[in-house]
Parts: sequence; C-alpha cells; structure tokens
Amino acid sequence: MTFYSRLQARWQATDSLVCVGLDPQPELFPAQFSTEAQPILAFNKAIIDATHDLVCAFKPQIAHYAAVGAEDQLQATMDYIRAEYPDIPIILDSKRGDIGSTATMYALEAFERYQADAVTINPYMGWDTIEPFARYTDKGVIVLCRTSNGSASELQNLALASGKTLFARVAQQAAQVWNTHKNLALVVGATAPAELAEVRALIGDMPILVPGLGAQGGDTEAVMKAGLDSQGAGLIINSSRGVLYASKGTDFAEAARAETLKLRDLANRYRS
Ligand SMILES: O=C(O)c1cc(=O)[nH]c(=O)n1[C@@H]1O[C@H](COP(=O)(O)O)[C@@H](O)[C@H]1O
Repeated sequence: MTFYSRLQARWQATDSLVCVGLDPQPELFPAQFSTEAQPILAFNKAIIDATHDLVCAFKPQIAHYAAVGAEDQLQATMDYIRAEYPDIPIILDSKRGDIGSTATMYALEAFERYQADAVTINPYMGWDTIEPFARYTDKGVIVLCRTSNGSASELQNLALASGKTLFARVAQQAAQVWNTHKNLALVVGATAPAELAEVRALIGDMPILVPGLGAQGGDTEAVMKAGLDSQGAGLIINSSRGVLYASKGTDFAEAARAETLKLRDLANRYRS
C-alpha cells in the first residue's frame, strides 16, 4: 500500500485528521521518567498508547532524537508503532534537502533505515534534490511550501517576476511538475490560513501537512475552512508540544489524550 492509500484508509477508519508529533524533550517529561533506561522510548510509548485510536499519523521529528544521541530510541519508537498499530502511517520529519548524491543517502536514511512511510523535505535546491525521495513511489514526500514559523514570509511570500509568490510557485511546481509518481504532499503552517487557502486552490486534492496548531497558536477553524479538499479531508493537522506536554504530572497520558480528542472534535466540526 502507498503512503497516500494508507493515509486515506486511516482518515476514514478514525474520522480524524489529527497527527501527533513525537518531539521528545526529556526536561519536560514527568518526574517518573527520570529513572528509565530509555526515557524517550518509554514516554513515546505512553503517548502512542494513549492517542493511537485518535490519530491519522504520528510524526517523529528527527532532531529531537539526533541531538541527544537517541536515534536508537527513534528506531524503537517507530518499530513499536509498526508492531502495535500497523495501520498508522509514520511521517519522519527531517526536512532534508541536498545535492542528488547526498539526497540519495537521506532518502535511504528515511525509507530504508527508519522505514518511514513519508518524509518532510526542503525544496529550496530544486527537483534533482527531491527526485531521490520521490523515486520511492510507495512512500510520501512532503515538501515544505509555506512554513509556520514567524519569519516564513521573509522569503516564501516574496513576489517573483511573474507576480506569483514563491510559496505559490512551489505549490504549483509540486502539483504540476514534480508529482510524477503521485506521492507528493505539501507543508503549509496553521499560522498562515490565507496562504493555505491559496495553496489548496492551486493543488487540487493533494494532501497538506499542517503543523502549528497548539503551541504555535494556529487557529483550527481557520485551517479547516481554508484547507479541506473536495472530499472534506486532505489535511494532516499536527500538534506536538500541545499534546505531549499538556500535563507534566502523572496524568500526562490522559491529558495528551484529552488534547488530541479536543483537536479532533474541533476540527471535525468544520468538515461536511
Ligand atoms: O515539517 C514540519 O513538520 C513543520 C513545518 C513547519 O512549517 N512548522 C513546524 O512546526 N513543523 C514541525 O511541526 C512540529 C510542531 O511542533 P509544535 O509547535 O510543538 O506543535 C515540529 O516538529 C516542527 O519541526
């Protein structure tokens, strides 16, 4: 099954567009994890068990593991999801982008080493840096288009000579030129609903990963009104810290579940 068909099956089975981001920060973990041999893995397992039936995907962010030499716990987290909840697609958020020979190694990292279902990539360097990922036709390649961060507009909203903004050009290029294997998706931040609407109008029903809800303050209603596809789906709406650290007490897993449920239900209010 391809990433896209797995994602569609999951949207339907769970009636949820919510993705929980697995961005561990051990200093924010409840005290009970301080004695664990593998605290990141133990924390992730608790979050995954508490939210699995409410999500369309999980998205581990690689820097949160690599920075502290915990790649083994990233691998073990992904193995755990595959073993316990095999229907849930895993998006490895690594935002890679480099010349073809190096991109080939990054694609190996994502798809062979970690066996991710999809990966985030940075398109700044152009098609020959994307192609090594896209050639894995059963995998998803999620291209940064209009990001959620405060400085995103500095470059992404610049007008080109054609009058089109750079992010709109990325959206158009991705949908009309790069998507030869029909396995591309885009990233548009929840903090930019006007841009999200513009991107949706340009790309038809391609999936869009929308981070920036929760900790970054994105507006769920605005996202849903701007981003749904023609089927009332098409979005992977992500929250990481807002779910993971909803409580720092022993009730952290229940609190994570409650936050995920709240986001799912709020989002579903705006689906037809
Ligand atoms: O590609 C991403 O996932 C991403 C793109 C973007 O524009 N903004 C963004 O926040 N992200 C990621 O989404 C997650 C958001 O985390 P929270 O702000 O804690 O919900 C982090 O893992 C970010 O690296």
